[in-house]
Order: sequence, then C-alpha cells, then structure tokens
Amino acid sequence: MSELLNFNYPPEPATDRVTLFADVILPLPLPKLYTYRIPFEMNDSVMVGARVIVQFGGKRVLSCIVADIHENAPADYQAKYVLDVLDDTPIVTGPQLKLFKWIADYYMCTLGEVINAGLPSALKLSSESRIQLHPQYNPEEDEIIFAPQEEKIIFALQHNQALTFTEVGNLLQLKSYHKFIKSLIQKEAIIIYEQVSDKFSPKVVKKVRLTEHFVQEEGMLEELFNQLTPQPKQLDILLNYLQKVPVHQDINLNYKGLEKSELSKNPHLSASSINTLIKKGVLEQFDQIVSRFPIDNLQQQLPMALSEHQLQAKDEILGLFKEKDTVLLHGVTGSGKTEVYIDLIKHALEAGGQVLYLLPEIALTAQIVTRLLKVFGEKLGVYHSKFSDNERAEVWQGILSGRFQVVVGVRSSIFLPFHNLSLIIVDEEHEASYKQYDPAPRYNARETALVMANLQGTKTLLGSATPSIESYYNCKTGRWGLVTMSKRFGQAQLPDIELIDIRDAQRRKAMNSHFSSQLLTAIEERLQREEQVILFQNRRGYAPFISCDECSWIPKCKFCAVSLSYHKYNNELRCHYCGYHERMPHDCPACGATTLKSMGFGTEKVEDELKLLLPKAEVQRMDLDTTKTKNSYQQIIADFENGKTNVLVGTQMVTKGLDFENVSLVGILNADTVINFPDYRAHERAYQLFVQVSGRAGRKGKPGTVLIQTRDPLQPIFRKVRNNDYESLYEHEIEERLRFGYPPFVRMIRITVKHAEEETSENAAIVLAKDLVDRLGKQQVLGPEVPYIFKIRNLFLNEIHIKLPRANTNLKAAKDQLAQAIFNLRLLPVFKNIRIVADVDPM
Ligand SMILES: Nc1ncnc2c1ncn2[C@@H]1O[C@H](COP(=O)(O)OP(=O)(O)OP(=O)(O)O)[C@@H](O)[C@H]1O
Ligand SMILES: [Zn+2]
Repeated sequence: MSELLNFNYPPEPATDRVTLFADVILPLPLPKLYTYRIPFEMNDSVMVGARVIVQFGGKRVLSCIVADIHENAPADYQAKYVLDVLDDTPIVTGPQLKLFKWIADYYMCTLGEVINAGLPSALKLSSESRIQLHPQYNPEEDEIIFAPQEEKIIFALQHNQALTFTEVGNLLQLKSYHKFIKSLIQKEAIIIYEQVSDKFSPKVVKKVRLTEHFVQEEGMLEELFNQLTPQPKQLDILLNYLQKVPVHQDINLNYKGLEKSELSKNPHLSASSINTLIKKGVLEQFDQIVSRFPIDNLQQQLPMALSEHQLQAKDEILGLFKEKDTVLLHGVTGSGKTEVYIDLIKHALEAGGQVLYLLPEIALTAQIVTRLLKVFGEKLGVYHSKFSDNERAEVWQGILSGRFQVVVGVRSSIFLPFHNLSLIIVDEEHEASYKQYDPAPRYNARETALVMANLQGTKTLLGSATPSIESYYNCKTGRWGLVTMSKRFGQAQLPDIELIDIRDAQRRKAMNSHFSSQLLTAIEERLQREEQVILFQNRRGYAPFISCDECSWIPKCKFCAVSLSYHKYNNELRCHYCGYHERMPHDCPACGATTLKSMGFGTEKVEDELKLLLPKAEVQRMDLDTTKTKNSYQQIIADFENGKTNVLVGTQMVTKGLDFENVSLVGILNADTVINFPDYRAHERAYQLFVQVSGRAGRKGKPGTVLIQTRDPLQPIFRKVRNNDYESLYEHEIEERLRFGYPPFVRMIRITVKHAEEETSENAAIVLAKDLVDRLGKQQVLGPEVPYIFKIRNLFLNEIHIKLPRANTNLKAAKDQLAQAIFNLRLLPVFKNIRIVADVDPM
C-alpha cells in the first residue's frame, strides 16, 4: 500500500487504460469549451459538474467546471492534462448545466460568462486564490493525521497569515500540489479565500455555562446554592441561568450554554457579578462559532390559516397545475398572495421537492424572509448580493447537501444548484429588475425560471398585482393559467386615490417648494393620528442637475453624456452612469457668479425639506445611497415597522411588496417624469408603479389615501390607476403593441455599438445594420440611431433594434445570422476595437 492511499488520494490507476478527455467551462468569456486530457489515475474521479484545475495559457491556473467527458481528442490542438480534481461530488448539477447552456444560447453570451456570474467566487479558484488556517483548527487538540506535505503547509501558515497557491507550489516544490490543499480543506484545517481583504471571518459569540462538575456530580448544585445564598446578586444570576438552561431537566443542555449577553443585557442582573462567577470558576466562558444564518431564537410557527378567498385561489392554482405548467396569480395589492405562496411551498416540500422563491429586490427579501423563517426555519436559505462570498458559498453547498430546501432570493438565485425542484414562485413578476442589464449574461430571471421549471419538469407560479402585458397575454391566449384575487385580505379596502394639480396649486400659491399644501396638511394629519406616511420620488440625490442662474452653465460628466446629479450630504456632483464625482463648486466655473442653483429634485431634497417643514416628523430615506451596507435595508424597514420613524421617503424601492400595517398615506411627489418616458413600456410601467406604491397604503383595516401630484391630471393613465382598472390598461396596451409591432408579438434584440470615436461608432453601426438588412430583411431591422444618452464611460453609442415576429421566425437561425454579422464586422481592420453588445429581450 502506498502511503498516499491512506490519505484518500486519487485511486489506483484503472486497469483498462482508456484515454478520457474532459470539456471544461473556464470562467472566461471564451466562445467555446476547451478539452483537457484526464490522467489515467483520475479517470474515476473526474465527474461532470465537478471542478478540476487546469493550466490555461502560459501561467494561469484556473478551476473550471467539467461539462462533458468523452474519448475524442481535440482535432486542432494537443490537449493539456487536467492537473487535479477538486470535488468528490459535482457542485454543478446536470439540470443546471443544461440551463447554463440555454442561457448562453438564448442571451447570446459565452458559457464562461454564465459560470462567472453564477458561481460565488468562493467556489472559483484561480492562481490568485489564497489559503489560511481554518479559524477552528487547533493543532494541539486535533487528532487528524496529516501527510508530511500537509504538515509543511500548516507549519507555513502558522507563521504566515496566508499563502497563495503559487507559494504553496514553491514551498512543496511540486507541480501537483492541489491535492494537498484540497485534503487540508476536507480536514477543516485550512480555508480558501479570494483576496486578503475578503478573509473568511467566522461569526463568534461569547457564551457561558456552569463548570462541568456542578452538573455532573450529585449534590454539587445544591451545595452551590447554599454557598451563594449570602451573595444575592450572584444567586440571581445562577437562578436566571437555570431558568433559561434547565439543566435539572436535561444536563446536556449545559454543554450548549447560554449567550453571555442574555445575562448581561438583563438590567436586573449585575454584570460585574457575572464576571465574579466566572473568576470563581462557577461559570465558564467560551466562544462559539455560529452559523451565519442563525435561526436559534425563532419560534417556529404554523402558517396563517388561509381565508376563504385565499383557499379558493390556492385550489384554483393547484387545479390549473394539472393541465398547465405555468400559472399567473393576479391579486390586488394586499390580497394576501404571500400566504398563498407559503401554503403552496409547504405543499411542495411535503411532496419532497425543493422550492425557489424569486423576488425582484433585496429590500423586499428583508420582510419576507422574516415571514418565511417563522414557517420553514432551518430549511430556508437566502441568497442575494449583499451577502458575502462565504455566505453565498454556504447557501450553494447547503442546497447541494439538502440543508436548504426552500431558497428565497433575487434574480441570481436561478444559478443555484437545484436538482429536484417541485415549485418555482416568481413574485412581482412584472418587475424590470429581473432583467440583468450589464454585464453578460443579460438574462431575465423570470424567463430563465420558466426554462428551469421546464428542464426539471416542475411548475411555476408567477404573482403580481400589476402583471406584465406579456404575461397577461400568455394567460389570455390560454398558454398559462390565470387565477384572480380581487379583494384585499380581511377588512382592508383599496386606498382612495386623489390627484393634485401642481399647476393649479402654483397659481393659487399653494405650493411650498415641491409640496402642495394639500399633501403637507395630509401628512401632518397622519402624524397627529400616529399613522405613517410613504413618499415616493423617482430620483435619488438632491437634484438631477445644477445650473448657473447667470450664464446657464450646467455641469456634465466628463465621461458620459449626462448632467451630474447634486448630492448634498457629501456636497458632491455625481454621475449616475459611471460613478464619476467631483466637489460641488462654490462659484460657477464658467462665469464666476455665485448663483449656482439646483434644478429639479430627488429623494434627498424631499427628505431635507420635509424635515424643515415638519420638524416633528421622523423622516428616513430609502434609496441606493442609504442602502449600501449589508443590513441597511433591514434597519430602515425595522425602524419604520417599529414606528421609530414615521415618514419613509424613497425611490422605487419603497413601492413594491412592502407590508406595513400603519401606513395610511402615500404621496407621489411628481408623477409626470414617470409617465413621460420615451419607451413603448412607459404607460405600463407608470401604471405598475402608481398602483404598487398606492398599494402600500391602508393594508390593515385603516383606510388608506394616495395623493398624486401632477401637472397633467387629465392623463388617461390616472383614471385607470384610480379605478384599479388593469383590464383597460391591458386592452389598450396590447392593441398598441400589435399595431406597432412590439412584444409579445415580436422578440426584440437591441444591439449597441460602442467606440471611443463618435464617427467610428456611427460607421460601424451603419455597416452592421446594412449587413443585417441583407440577412434578415428590411422589416426586421430598425436604426441605427443615436440613443438619448449617446456617450457612457467615454464610449459613443449607436443602437440597432432587431424585431423578430414571434410567429414563424426561426430564432436560432436569426441569432446565428446576427452573430455572423458581428463577427464579419470585427474582421474589418477599421472596426477592430469596436465593442458590440447584443441584448435579447431588452427591458
Ligand atoms: N390568512 C391570513 N391571516 C392573517 N393575515 C393575513 C392572511 N393573509 C394575509 N394576511 C395579512 O394581510 C396583509 C397583506 O398580505 P400580503 O402581504 O400577502 O399581500 P400581497 O398580496 O402579497 O400584497 P402585495 O402585492 O402588495 O405585495 C399582510 O399584512 C398579511 O400578514
Ligand atoms: Zn459618467
């Protein structure tokens, strides 16, 4: 027996020496898969879906995913060897690989880009990866046996914070050192991380417990009581401990102990006495590493009992699922869709499958996670970008191991390694944030979820109070099932919606900056009644631009064709497209006058002015600027829930899905910017936004009011919003879409041509458009045209839109033509540096 075998290293060479090759997906935007040769001794350990380490190019060592194993050597190059296998079991499942391929094909990008977006970086190793000692690893205590090479690594790590892979290679003077790293990870002696700054730091809590002999030995506890009787403060602590940790019922409870803060935060207990007890050896203090997803203190609850309407909706959904794969739940705001989802999730879990619950925004997950945790406890995984990489990897592994059976998350959750889904829920299905705009893959999580459901033979439930026109069309044509809930839950009524004519108010001198006196009075009234208010404004920052009163100078971004927004809190001018920022000048750089004025207004100004106008109001703001840190959403939402704040000002973040019982007034400060947006979806979007934000008012018994400030109260969209008349919106929109050729009747692909020189960009777009007309036909190609924002990050943009009729178009063939046209264009020397982005189903 070789010494190596004792350490679980690759098995002995197979006797029938077939030469196998692995096609791997490298985490790079490469147009095709690369083939590597599998060394004989790894024939049995390389698996589809597992990670292997390969060398790519001269120096780079990368981990990649095996997509296929076969016996065909590549025809045009000599295959390099796979260096090492990282996983015993696949980390990417079969259905997932199929889905990734679909995403790459449909959204016209490479598999590498899909893998790159999909895998948490903690699962992507490269030569930049570093290792450090596992924080729980204790060389004295552990009885694990290490190979000499492993000991060498551990020794080095005891003297160095961290080592790169390359350093490990040099240390061992070995090329195939990865197996030692892998083995050390399995033995939990080391961990891997990507950068020094992102080092894994375990979450530790301080705990106390009774020193062992007090519990183990007969009569010791009684004696302790006697001893402590003269010290009532210490006795109190002991009693309190025993109340929370009833060791007399089960002595094993003592081992888990109690968080020290449970005792120290109690105002009736003395902190110094706790420490005295520790010094005396009555209590012992210890650290415990806890999960990042603690649910210890949550009381598991049964889901709420469904109302008659909810039960009926649920039965209808289950009934429709017998015939259709997809059902849309169209329920007005506050109708109790979430409880219907929860019931269906329970149902699906009982049948033994996994459930994915998609939400469009992190802001929304905060509230819903609390609700779901109560019902599903440890089975629930949460996934979004505010989580650290380690946390995301923990969720990924948790799904593979079966720890998490329900996952709630934002759009990127569609990349997770599900293999046994029995239900997918897409909440707020109309939301544009399901679409990733940049970088590739430019996928729509809603569409991808439907394909995922199809690949796994499962059902999808989409829900919204304001469905997208496309989804509703699918119901009308019978492809999907439709279930409607037209009443709010319980006694709650839909809010009253009133319009305020800003122009008229200005004439009557009834405007106080951006607030009509009607709105201000309404806010004051709610505050007096101790009710809460939500105010919506479509823009963040203080003002979308500033301008000199004297010479009309307006500061613009150096890199983009947009004006700079003014942010007052840090006195900065900022570009919302590229992030460029500079200090707000004191005088006009053009004429020297001191007459710089802010124009228009954003959420920051609303917050600022409201604090001046209503000094008693506790105002908080929720927008991109106030939600940068991980827990900021949760904090803002919790403060509002607890009544610590009474006015919440925000961008579209405050409009959707949030459920506050005490909100009785919603104000929309300027409705017009939402409606007058140059896009075929503008009216659909405006309707959705107004209905959704209105839907936050009056959700629990108290009647709600919505005040909408506008310069154009006759705009027909308002009538539809006030009457909650989705049908009439749909009828109008679908007719226009048919007449002018927009989705759902056509599929659109937007091609953006980018170049640092305006003329080159334009010429390239002209050449490309011409070629596309030849290939696809004149009807199918629109443009090129210069978009409204014609320069971003120093690149000049030109757009071409391709419209492909849904009926009788061979989509695959059309995309091949498009890809060929782009390829040919790039062959022309003048257009060598041109960048071309294809966005399929742009939003
Ligand atoms: N069966 C039930 N028992 C008790 N309360 C319920 C029940 N169903 C819903 N509710 C309450 O009614 C309110 C509205 O429900 P929910 O948030 O699910 O509405 P929704 O349809 O998701 O609304 P939106 O589209 O605005 O997000 C919530 O406060 C919820 O707790
Ligand atoms: Zn910019």
